[in-house]
Amino acid sequence: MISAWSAAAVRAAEEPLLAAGAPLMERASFALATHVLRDVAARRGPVRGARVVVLVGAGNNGGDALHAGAVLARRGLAVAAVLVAERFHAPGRRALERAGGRVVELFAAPAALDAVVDDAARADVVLDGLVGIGARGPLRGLAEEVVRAVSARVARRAGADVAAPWVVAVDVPSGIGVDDGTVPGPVLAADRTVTFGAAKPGLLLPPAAGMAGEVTVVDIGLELAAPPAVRRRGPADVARSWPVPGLADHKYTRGVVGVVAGTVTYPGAAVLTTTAAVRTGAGMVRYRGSEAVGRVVLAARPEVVTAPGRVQSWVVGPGVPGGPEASRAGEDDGLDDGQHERGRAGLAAASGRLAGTAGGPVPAVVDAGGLGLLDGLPDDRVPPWFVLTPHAGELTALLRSRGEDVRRPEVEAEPLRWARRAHELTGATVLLKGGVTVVVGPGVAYAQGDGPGWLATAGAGDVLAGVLGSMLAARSRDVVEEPALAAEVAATAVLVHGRAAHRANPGGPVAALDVAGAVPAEIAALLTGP
Ligand SMILES: NC(=O)C1=CN([C@@H]2O[C@H](COP(=O)(O)OP(=O)(O)OC[C@H]3O[C@@H](n4cnc5c(N)ncnc54)[C@H](O)[C@@H]3O)[C@@H](O)[C@H]2O)[C@@H](O)CC1
Ligand SMILES: Nc1ncnc2c1ncn2[C@@H]1O[C@H](COP(=O)(O)OP(=O)(O)O)[C@@H](O)[C@H]1O
Ligand SMILES: [K+]
Repeated sequence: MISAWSAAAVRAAEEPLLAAGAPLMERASFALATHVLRDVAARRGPVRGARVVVLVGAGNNGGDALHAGAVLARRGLAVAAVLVAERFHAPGRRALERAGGRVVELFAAPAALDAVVDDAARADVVLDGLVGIGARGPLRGLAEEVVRAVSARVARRAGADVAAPWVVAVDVPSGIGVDDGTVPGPVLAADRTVTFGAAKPGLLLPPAAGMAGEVTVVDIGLELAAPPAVRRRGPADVARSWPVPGLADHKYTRGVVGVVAGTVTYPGAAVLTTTAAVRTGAGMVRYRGSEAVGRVVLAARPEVVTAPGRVQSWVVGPGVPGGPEASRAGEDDGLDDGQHERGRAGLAAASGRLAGTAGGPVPAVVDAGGLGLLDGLPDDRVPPWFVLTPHAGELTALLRSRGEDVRRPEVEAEPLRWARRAHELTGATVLLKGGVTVVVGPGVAYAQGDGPGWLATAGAGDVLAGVLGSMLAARSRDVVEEPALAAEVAATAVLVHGRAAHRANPGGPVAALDVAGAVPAEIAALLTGP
C-alpha cells in the first residue's frame, strides 16, 4: 500500500526533526541523486558525461534539486542549474558550483529562455525542482514559462521519435495541486517522482497522478501519526485480506451474489457481470433479472442459478437503462424489462431497512441504471455498505439529481472532491471509475491506477461490478459491520480488475469478457506472491 499525507501533515512531521537538527535535506537530495544515477545507468549505461538540467525554484524544493545536482556533478555528470527566481537556496548553489556544476541565472536574463529550453530538451535528464509542497496555485512567472516551453519541446521530440529527456520531479511535479490532485496550470510531466518522507495525495489522485510517472517514496525519518489522506492498495495487500476458502467452507459461507443486470435489448451486461462474479470465486451467482435475459445468462454460464433464495451481496444495474437523470424525469424507454422493480427490491433488501426482509442487510453494488433507483428507496440515504460505481458522467448526473450544480468537466478536474460530495449526500461508498479510480468511504479515500488504457472498453465496468459483488459477498457480514471496509474491498476489486486486464493481453487491447477470464489466474498470482 502507498499512503499519502497532506502537505501540512508532512510539514508538521518535519518540524520536530528539523528543530532537532536532523539533516533532512541531505537525506532527501542524496536519495534523489541516487535514483537519478540508477535511472541514467539503466537508460544510458555510463553515467559520466550525461547531461542534466536542473530547474530550480525559490524554496527548499530548489534546494533539494541543487544539492542533488552537486552529488551528480561529483559523479562526473554535466550539470546545469537554471535559477528562475532571484531568491534561491544559497547553500545548494554553493554546493553545486563547488562540485563543478554550472549555474544559469535565468531570472537576471530572461532572454536566455530559448537557450535554456534547448538545453533541457537535449539533456539526458531534467530535474524539476521549481516548487514542492510550498506551491500556491498554478505556476507563475518564469517557472510557468519554463515549464510551458520545455513541455512543448519535450512533447515535440517524443512525437518526432527523437530521444526525449528523462524527467524526474523533485518531491512532486511542480504546479500540481499537492493535496487535491488538480492540475491548475502547466506541469512538466515526469517519468519518475522522487518524493520525500511520504507520498502526497496529488501523486495518487487523478488528474495529477498522470503527471507523476513512477512514484518513489524516500524515507527521511518522518513519523506520520494521523491516518493518511489517500491510500493506494498494492498487490502485496491482497493476500492478507482475501478470504481463501478452507475445508469447513461451503457455497453459502463463500458468498452468494444476487445480480440484476441487462435487458432483452442489452443482455450482454448480464453475461459479463455474472461471468465476472463466477470467475472471482463466488460461492454462487444468482441471476435475479428478467426470465428472458436469464436464459441468455444460463447459456453462457451454466454455473448461474436463477431461482430465488438467499443472497449475501447484490449487484444492481449493469446494462439496465435509466441513470439518475432519466429516472428523475420519469423516463422509461421501454427496455426496462421489469428490471427496475427487481433492482429496487434487491436494494431495499440490501439496505436492511425493510421490515420482514429475510437475512438482514447485505452489501450492494449499485451501477449504471441502478443509480437511478436510489431515489426510489424508502430512505434518502443509503448505508456505506452500498458501493455506487459511476463513471464521471453518471456521477455528474447523480450529483445534479441531488441539487449540485456541477458539470462533467468539473468532476473530471476534481474527482476526489466530487466523489466525496456524493458520499456525503448519499451515505454510500462511492467508486468513481476512470483511468485512476477514486473510492471514498467513511473517513477513507483510495486512488487506484492499476489497469491499462485498453480497459476503457464497453463492458469493462460490468465486469468490475461482478468482481466487486463477488468480493463483497465473501465478506458480507464484515462489510456491513465495519463502515470503512466496503471502500477497502472496492479498492482491492479495482486492483484485481485492472491487473486482470494487463494479464488478459499484456501491452495490447482487451475485450471485457477476456478481463473476466483473466481474473482467476490473477487472483492466484496475487495469493501465491511473486
Ligand atoms: N523542510 C525541509 O527541510 C525539507 C523540505 N524538503 C523540500 O522542501 C520543499 C518545500 O520547501 P518550501 O517550503 O521552501 O517550498 P517550495 O520549495 O515548495 O516552494 C516555495 C516557494 O516557491 C515559490 N512559489 C510558490 N508557489 C509558486 C507558484 N505557483 N509559482 C511559482 N512559484 C511559486 C514561492 O516563492 C515560495 O517561496 C519540499 O517539497 C521538499 O522538496 C525536503 O528537503 C525535506 C526536508
Ligand atoms: N483510461 C483508462 N485507463 C484505464 N482504465 C480505464 C480508463 N478509462 C476507463 N477505465 C476503466 O474501464 C472501466 C470502464 O467502465 P464503464 O465506464 O462503466 O464502461 P461500461 O459501462 O461500458 O462497462 C472502468 O473500470 C474504468 O475504471
Ligand atoms: K518539484
